[in-house]
Amino acid sequence: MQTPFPPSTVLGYPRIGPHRELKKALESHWDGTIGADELAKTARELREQTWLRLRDLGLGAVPSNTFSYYDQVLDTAVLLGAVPARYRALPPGDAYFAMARGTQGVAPLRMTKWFDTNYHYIVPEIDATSPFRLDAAKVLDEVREARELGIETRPVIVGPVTFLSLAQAAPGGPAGFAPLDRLGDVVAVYAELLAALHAEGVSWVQLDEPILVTDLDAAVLAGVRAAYTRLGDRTARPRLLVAAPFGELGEALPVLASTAIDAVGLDLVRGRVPADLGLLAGKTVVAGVVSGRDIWRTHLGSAAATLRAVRAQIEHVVVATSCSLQHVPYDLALEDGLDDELRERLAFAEQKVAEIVSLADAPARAPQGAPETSAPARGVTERSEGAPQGAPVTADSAGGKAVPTARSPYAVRAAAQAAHLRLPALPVTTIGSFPQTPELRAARTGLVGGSLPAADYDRRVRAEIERAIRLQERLGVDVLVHGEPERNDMVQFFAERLDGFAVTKHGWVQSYGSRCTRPPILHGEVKRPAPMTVELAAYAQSLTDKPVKGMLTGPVTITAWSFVRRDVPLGDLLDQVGAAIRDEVADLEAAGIGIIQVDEPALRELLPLRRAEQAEYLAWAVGAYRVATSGAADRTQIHTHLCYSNAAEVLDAIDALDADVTTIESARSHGTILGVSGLPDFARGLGPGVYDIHSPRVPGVEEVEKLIAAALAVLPADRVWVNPDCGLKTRTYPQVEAALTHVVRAAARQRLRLAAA
Ligand SMILES: CN1c2c(nc(N)[nH]c2=O)NC[C@@H]1CNc1ccc(C(=O)N[C@@H](CCC(=O)N[C@@H](CCC(=O)N[C@@H](CCC(=O)O)C(=O)O)C(=O)O)C(=O)O)cc1
Ligand SMILES: N[C@@H](CCS)C(=O)O
Ligand SMILES: [Zn+2]
Repeated sequence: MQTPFPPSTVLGYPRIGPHRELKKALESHWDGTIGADELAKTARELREQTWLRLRDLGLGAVPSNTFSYYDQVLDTAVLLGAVPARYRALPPGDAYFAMARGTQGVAPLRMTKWFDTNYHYIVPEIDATSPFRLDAAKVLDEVREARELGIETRPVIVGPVTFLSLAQAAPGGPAGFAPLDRLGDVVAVYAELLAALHAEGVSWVQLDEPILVTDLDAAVLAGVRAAYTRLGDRTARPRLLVAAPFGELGEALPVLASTAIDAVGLDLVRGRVPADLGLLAGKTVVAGVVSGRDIWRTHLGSAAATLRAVRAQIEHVVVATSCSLQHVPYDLALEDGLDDELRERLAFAEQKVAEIVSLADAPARAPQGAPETSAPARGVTERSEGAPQGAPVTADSAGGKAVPTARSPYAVRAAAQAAHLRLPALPVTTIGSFPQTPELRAARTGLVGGSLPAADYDRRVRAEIERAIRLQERLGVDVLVHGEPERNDMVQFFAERLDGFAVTKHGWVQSYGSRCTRPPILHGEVKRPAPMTVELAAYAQSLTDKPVKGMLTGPVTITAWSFVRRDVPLGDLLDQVGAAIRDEVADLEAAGIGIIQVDEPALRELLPLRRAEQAEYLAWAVGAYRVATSGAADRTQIHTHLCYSNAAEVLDAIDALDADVTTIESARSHGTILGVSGLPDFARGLGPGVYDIHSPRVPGVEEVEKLIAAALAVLPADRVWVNPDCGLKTRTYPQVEAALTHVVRAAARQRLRLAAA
């Protein structure tokens, strides 16, 4: 008999370790302190802890293959044998990390945002002909490891349609080729994988297909049908759950319903109970009623009502998370500094598992024949009573409603700035942060723990600023930065200084690879009680005659990288944060700072996955940025910066920000931004990155020169800036010094060429 799906599950779980054990082991491995064996031991311990904990919490079905040394999409590329030729000469472990991070000889694959999250995946590169080949070792090993603990698991794998939709065509391939053209070949490997898992005795497999909640054209939907018809029709296979997190399935639901897959995972937090749910009758519905995307406690009554609405049409219903829990921290119990009233409204991963278990138990506990209540089945975002009820937004605090959001015409500003700043052609700048050295992080840990007096910490921060300024002067950078040594994180730093936010001590969430953040919690009305960056910006400017950029994080990014209250429209939250940043811009100007960068790397992040909802969001996002920046005087040069996302898709919105200079990731994305058709019309300064700061690899002068020349080929010379892709905080000083030396030299050579032309 086929194994039925147990009553409760999660679609995935954090893997970095409750105390970032994986991060520490990875970084020790990369710097040569520990070998591959020790790294593997830590990894195994983390997997085992997770499986045992989920079992002990009473979860019905425990997932496996949710662990990754770097990224689940990269793991899927390895699983399918989709390793580009340039990495194949390396030993397997080295090839894996080379694809993720590069080596001195080989550049890494691209990295970009995973749907609308702050998690980043490695972009697979697919060519038109290379054969795929199953390498199921990791998936099978995890099944066996868990089995040794007496736990049967459900392997979780990125599904074929999502995998290929997120991949990019290998450079130099035939025109018009798209990775999805190879769906049939890839599905054949998934079929082999299912056979291998069946032979291993695995009962259920989960294929994650978040791409199904986006707008798909008819050809892709036909591909979905073909893929799952083929996988579903196999006789000797485990039962198949196709999970669709992050939104509503829409037109993909009837397509999945028409195939012989066994279960469908629905995100019932972001989406409503589908009107055509009945089409799934006969299949199991894995009902995602507990949010994997936020830290608010679930309103169990509303979730139970949603479950009842599903059960009214579907016989087999499993209580689950809306998506993997990898987007939330491990355990609220680790936090001892939160206000009690806020804490009561929170649930981290462990608490969410407990919610799921209790919801799954509820029908068993309910008295026989108890009347159903008639609460409507709606998404948590609309009904979450677990979300905080903060103070109402007033017209004043919403700022944007009251303030003008237009500056003078660009030509007027550009003339005023040129006269004031007197910058050379192809000005060289950096994005803001300089290396966060272990000493600096240790000092901050000492400050927070009380072992380092504030005055000593301040002295160290100022010494670090001086070091960064002197280095930039020595290298010949034109627009300097103070290096952000006082910041733990570009969002958390501001959240700690603004009213309306709480921060955690251990609430780490993986952002990419070994890098984590502690997303702040925006739970009340946002206000700026005092200037946040002015003192150190003024100090940095006092050390040099060159201009030092003030450095702020923009309202969209502060909001996107926080867990935000759900009882106030996003547009109002953005405006509140925008108003706080506007006041900071004014204070920086008053302190004599002539260039102010307001970073918006997350501008595109919250872009709704469905096109119909995107315009409203972009209007809010652009509006909030303009609230933040439009108070600046004409001669104040406003910069913005974007990275890690397919920014090209929102070029009009970037233009609408009306920043005087935009620096944008380009080196890591293989110059994609330069090929965007609207780019030559971009009327203001633009700095496409010439140094991929994610890689320990130092680019050579010629390489940087080529990237500058590529920018000059599509943009007028007087608009081009020269800068790295992003901040330098994850690099070391020797890497930064070498790379910036090459960047400055390359810019100088290109300037000579321009002068001679
Ligand atoms: C630019 N990006 C950012 C994103 N999101 C953010 N919220 N912030 C970003 O900068 N998204 C897109 C991109 C890419 N993503 C990231 C995310 C994270 C990092 C990064 O470098 N993170 C650091 C942690 C930063 C931090 O908060 N550090 C604290 C804690 C210091 C610490 O670890 N202390 C140690 C003890 C140290 C000692 O005693 O020796 C400890 O607690 O164990 C701080 O500096 O105070 C990371 O290391 O992951 C980059 C890009
Ligand atoms: N100013 C920030 C931007 C990162 S996106 C930094 O340099 O780290
Ligand atoms: Zn950046």
